[in-house]
Amino acid sequence: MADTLNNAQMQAVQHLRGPCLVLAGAGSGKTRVITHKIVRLLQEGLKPGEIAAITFTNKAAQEMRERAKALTGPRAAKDLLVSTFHSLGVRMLREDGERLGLKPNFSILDSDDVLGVLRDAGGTTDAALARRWQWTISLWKNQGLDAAGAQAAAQDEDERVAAQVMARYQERLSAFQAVDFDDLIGLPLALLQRDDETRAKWRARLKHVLVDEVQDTNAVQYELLKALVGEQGVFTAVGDDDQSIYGWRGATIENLKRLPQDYPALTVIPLEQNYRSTGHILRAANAVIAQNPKLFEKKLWSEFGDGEPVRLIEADGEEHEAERAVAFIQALRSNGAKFSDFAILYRANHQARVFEQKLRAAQLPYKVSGGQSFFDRAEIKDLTAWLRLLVNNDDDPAFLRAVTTPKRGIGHQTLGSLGEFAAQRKLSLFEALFAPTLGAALKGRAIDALHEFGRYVNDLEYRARHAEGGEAARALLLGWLTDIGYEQHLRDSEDSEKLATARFGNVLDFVDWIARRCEGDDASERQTVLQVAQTISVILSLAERGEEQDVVTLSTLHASKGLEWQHVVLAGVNEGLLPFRSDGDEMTPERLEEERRLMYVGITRARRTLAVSTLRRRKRGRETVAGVPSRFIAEMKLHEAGAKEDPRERLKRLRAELAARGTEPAAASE
Ligand SMILES: Nc1ncnc2c1ncn2[C@@H]1O[C@H](COP(=O)(O)OP(=O)(O)OP(=O)(O)O)[C@@H](O)[C@H]1O
Ligand SMILES: [Mg+2]
Repeated sequence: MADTLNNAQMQAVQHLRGPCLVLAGAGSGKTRVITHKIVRLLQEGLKPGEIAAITFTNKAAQEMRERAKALTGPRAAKDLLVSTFHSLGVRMLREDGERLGLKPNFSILDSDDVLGVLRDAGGTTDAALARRWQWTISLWKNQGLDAAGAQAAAQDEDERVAAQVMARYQERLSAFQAVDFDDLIGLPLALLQRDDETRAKWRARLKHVLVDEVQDTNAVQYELLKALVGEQGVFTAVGDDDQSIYGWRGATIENLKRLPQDYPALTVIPLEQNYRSTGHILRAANAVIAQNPKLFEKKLWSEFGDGEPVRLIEADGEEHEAERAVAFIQALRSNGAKFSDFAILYRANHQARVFEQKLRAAQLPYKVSGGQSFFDRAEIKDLTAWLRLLVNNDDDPAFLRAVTTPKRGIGHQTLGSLGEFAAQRKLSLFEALFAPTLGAALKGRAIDALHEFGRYVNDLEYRARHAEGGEAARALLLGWLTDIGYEQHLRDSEDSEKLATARFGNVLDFVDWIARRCEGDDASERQTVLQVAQTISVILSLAERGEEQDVVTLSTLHASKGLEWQHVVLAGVNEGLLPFRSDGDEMTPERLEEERRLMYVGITRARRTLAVSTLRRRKRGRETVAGVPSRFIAEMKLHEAGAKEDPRERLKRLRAELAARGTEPAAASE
């Protein structure tokens, strides 16, 4: 039933002339309406270039283009404007930015570039201060304020300073012919508002605009949409106020309330049937979101039957939680599930790390979306290069990375000559180091430095072969970090003290992880550092499978929006983590509601199986503290929905029942 639509969906698809808003809960087929409507518009005779569909992420745009392609064929899909607000903005500015004095080849600054310009504009080296300015200026821009507007709106001295910095920042951007991410929305809007000709051109060109996830548009994006579609407004917006999760970045549900006011002709279409999740999952989701004040009344039901009860996992700590998640995946895998059927979702990026480590240890392929993989971090790659070199001296890429991080006076020229020398003799770089004829190819000083490095690697390898157990491993690894001056290297290469410290924290975590693996669960499982390094090398080669399709997804809740998986683990569902709260932070009702919507998004990603996992003990900084289950777990009302009991508890209960009745329990029916 790949192409079917229900009546309400059909109504939305066939509403071709006026403004249309589909307001409906998760999994009710809102995104499906957009894709089908694109096809419908093409059938109506619109040219692909006359249809713009706006999604929330590039990934979503990619997916929608794929889906549209499947429905229309590649030729029609090619010219469709399926993009995020930002990429649409780029397109408009490349075409018409000159009317604002922007050359077509303007450059787009990323977040790091912006920080650099801000430090310069504000005359400071304080990275944390620059970051605060960046944040403040971005929020201003997202409210549609320019530097003068910001100056007027500034509430206190800090903001007044930020507004002055903003003025200087903007001067620099125009001098550089550069824009930042927020400008990609703000400038096209300014263009449409100020320039009648450009406005007329775009309005004539775009015959229908479709917007997915409209609840997460910010004020400027909303204005851009309005400017594009004009007062009569032929557009289709779909969204769910219960999934608005970017309030912290300036998105506002107010837009949803304003739509009917700004467009009196707006047709609002609710969708009520959920096509994604089983009854248990849906009821849990509905029960949680029912705790939030309602903007719009929504019902959601599914035809799938109850399915499996939601599982509750209580873990002793982060490691245990990750082991349970791996076991969950392996158990369902043995029933035929694919890796890509699974997602592990969490509130904050740093929670991914333990899962990555356990998945790797179990050799399950995965990808991290919406954040960076622990093993892809530069500092971890530096260190694993060393380990790879210990395991296999002939690993040339590892050699090159290790010999240059940290810098040890061996420059590119030396390495270039060494490489040439090695290639001619069919030696690995490491072997070439010790070739007696190397002296003819390189200067004495360079050779001394190379030999010293080679000797150090040999010595480290010898020690790694003998360092067995956690204590010995930790001593060896920390000694090695000191020997090579790694902490100093991080401080030299990072201009903020805080970042350098955070990166060194990752390094220490990595050391800890290796040491624990050396320790094993009992004496018979103790391993040497070299043995563990060998497993790590194998695990690292698995990382290359990131491009493969059949992998487990690790994702933040934010990045999971709009997506779905057969089986989902919601991890770290604890007070402090979800709802998230950092020390000294006040939990306002608004923030709690946004966290609850995040929980709702998480639950509704699951199609068949949902496991909610909570920590009895959890790490907070360096401490371990007692874990308090999130209030959202109670709100799921799992007992009413029939939560899956712990198997041991269940066995106990079944035995007791059996003994009481003296009969076999009836087989559970669906
Ligand atoms: N009429 C239908 N018949 C069969 N399957 C459908 C129908 N409508 C939607 N689906 C399926 O239900 C799932 C959810 O649809 P979709 O992703 O469009 O929902 P959504 O409302 O956009 O969800 P979210 O709020 O999470 O973004 C998809 O797998 C989709 O293919
Ligand atoms: Mg969707």
